[in-house]
Amino acid sequence: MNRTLRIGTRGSALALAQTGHVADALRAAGADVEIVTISTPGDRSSAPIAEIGVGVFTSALRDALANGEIDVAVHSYKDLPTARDPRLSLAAVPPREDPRDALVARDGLTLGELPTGSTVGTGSPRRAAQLAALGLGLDVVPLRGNVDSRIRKVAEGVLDAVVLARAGIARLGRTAEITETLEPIQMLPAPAQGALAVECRVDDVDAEHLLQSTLDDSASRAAVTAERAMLAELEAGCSAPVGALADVVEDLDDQGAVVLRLSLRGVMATEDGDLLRASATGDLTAAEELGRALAVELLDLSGLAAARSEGRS
Ligand SMILES: NCc1[nH]cc(CCC(=O)O)c1CC(=O)O
Repeated sequence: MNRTLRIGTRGSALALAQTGHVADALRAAGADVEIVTISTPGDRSSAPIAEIGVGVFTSALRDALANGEIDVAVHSYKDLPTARDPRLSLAAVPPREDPRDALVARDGLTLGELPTGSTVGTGSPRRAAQLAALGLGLDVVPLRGNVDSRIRKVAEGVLDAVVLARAGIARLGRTAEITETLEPIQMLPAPAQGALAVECRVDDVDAEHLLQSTLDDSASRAAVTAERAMLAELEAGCSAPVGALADVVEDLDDQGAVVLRLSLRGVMATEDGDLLRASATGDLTAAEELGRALAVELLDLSGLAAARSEGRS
């Protein structure tokens, strides 16, 4: 392709790092690329995400792409609304980073070592619900801002700990500051956490082909497809108290041959703050169906939970 691809990104350190990786991979494949920074309302406001709405980080980038100001948009996948944008095509899901959440705590402490009453900062209802459910007596306090400013709250002694996506910390080269990587059994990540979404215009077939062939990882795409289908079926946004994680696992078919399957775990907090959990395994080629089926199971459980809590009151 003998044109320069303009790659749009938010201006945060994290977004620039993510886009830099994508640009490097495209250059290595011989493409001519240029990075264009786009400011979004999400970067200019410090209000809780629940107030400013899903898509605050991504819609300005999507508009710039649809308008032809840029040719490629790189997003943190988990920040995208679940509804697809008919103007755009999801050309690539690059190999996913470690999807887990991470704790950055004072004095090298792990979650279990934090004394009762310790303050843990997070602006995510999903993380807050799962932290509360551990029953450790932690004091979960609202927190927003970029990765650097959130970690600084611990360094400055304002908070005892913060919980962040490990991928974000890793992309900024700061994994040495992580005091514990949280196991999915206690903290399921946001659907698509650690994955990038690389979009182009739906009619830009040259860009789509280049991005797909250079960057796309089919296992990462299958996993996030299942997680996001679960989220969409629950009609929950990126800040909803919903966690999901799909892994590609080896299984045996009827003949005893090894086949790859998708194993999906999900968690959802009820209004009472109880956690509902479910898991299921399905075909790699039926990721959406797997995600939707698990959502239906969680919704059934939430109906049961609601009936039980009415019975109590
Ligand atoms: N909500 C903001 C956001 N969007 C993507 C990441 C981290 C990188 C990723 O998950 O891909 C973060 C920071 C965080 O949740 O700690």
